[in-house]
Amino acid sequence: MASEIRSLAWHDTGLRLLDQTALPQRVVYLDITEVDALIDAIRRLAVRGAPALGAAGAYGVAVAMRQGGREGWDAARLAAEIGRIRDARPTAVNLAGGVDRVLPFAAEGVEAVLAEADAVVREDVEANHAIGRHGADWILSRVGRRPLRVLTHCNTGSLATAGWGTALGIVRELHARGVLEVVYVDETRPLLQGSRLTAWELAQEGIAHLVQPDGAAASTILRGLVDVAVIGADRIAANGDTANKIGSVGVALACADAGIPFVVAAPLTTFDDATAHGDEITIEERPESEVLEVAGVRVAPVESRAFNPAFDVTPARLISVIVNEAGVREY
Ligand SMILES: CSC[C@H]1O[C@H](OP(=O)(O)O)[C@H](O)[C@@H]1O
Repeated sequence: MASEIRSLAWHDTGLRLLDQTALPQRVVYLDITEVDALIDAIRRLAVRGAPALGAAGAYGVAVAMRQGGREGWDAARLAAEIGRIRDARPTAVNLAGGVDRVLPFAAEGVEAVLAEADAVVREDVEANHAIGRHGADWILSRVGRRPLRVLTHCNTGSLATAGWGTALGIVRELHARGVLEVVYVDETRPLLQGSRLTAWELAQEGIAHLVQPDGAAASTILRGLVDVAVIGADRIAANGDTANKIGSVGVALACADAGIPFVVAAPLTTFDDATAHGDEITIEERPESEVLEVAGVRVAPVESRAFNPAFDVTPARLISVIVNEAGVREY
């Protein structure tokens, strides 16, 4: 079952990652024993999703400590290498949070860091199941139609977390309760986390879904084909403004115009109260080639350049509710 799939796990030799760039065609694992390889995997989105990045950051400290022990790094070099992991992608607060969570245990040795990283994983899975329950309860109390038609954006399932998922965890909970009719899965260009990863997770579990172009999301909503949209988050500012995969704010605008709920699902590790509001959030800009090429084949003219922001920020005024493991916060 995809709900049990693990995006990452520690093995004696190092951190084993399910390479998400190969899915859904191939199930390939990467055994990470060096900092450069982990940073490359993070930047290529071989491991991705805010909570999964938090776990990767936590285990990444152990990877750096093991490599530093093999190569004789001094304390300054080790700190610098850990800092490179922490900074590998800027928008998801979880990556830095995962590193910061285990750092205090480094003085006790790698085993202590690994034990804390294991706790990060356990807590994330527990949080996601709670998010699923709270989110399903809230949706069922606010939306009358049965069964429900849900729209998702990007991938927020087992692959984006330590297991079960956030927004997709709510979808799984609705499915388990027998109240889910269909999931409209935004393909989520340019890296297709929806059509490649969310569709793969849903197909594994026989959950009915329709992959749609991102450009169809607004009209699908405005035509009354969707009852609720549920998305994940990469960083939630103190005022509720939410950074998430590019295209999220368009879904929110359509939901507002259609009068249907726009639900954000995220664990408390994605909340960043040190950031007052959304315009302070750094938006990762990714390589132009991701937009100008499809499957490595150039589709745009050679003269063309591209703008490739990986995230956008949905203002709190467009969010109906943010669901975390402690409950819900309505806006
Ligand atoms: C459960 S959080 C997943 C979150 O992360 C994704 O970004 P990326 O695929 O670039 O790591 C996207 O924003 C999802 O909503």
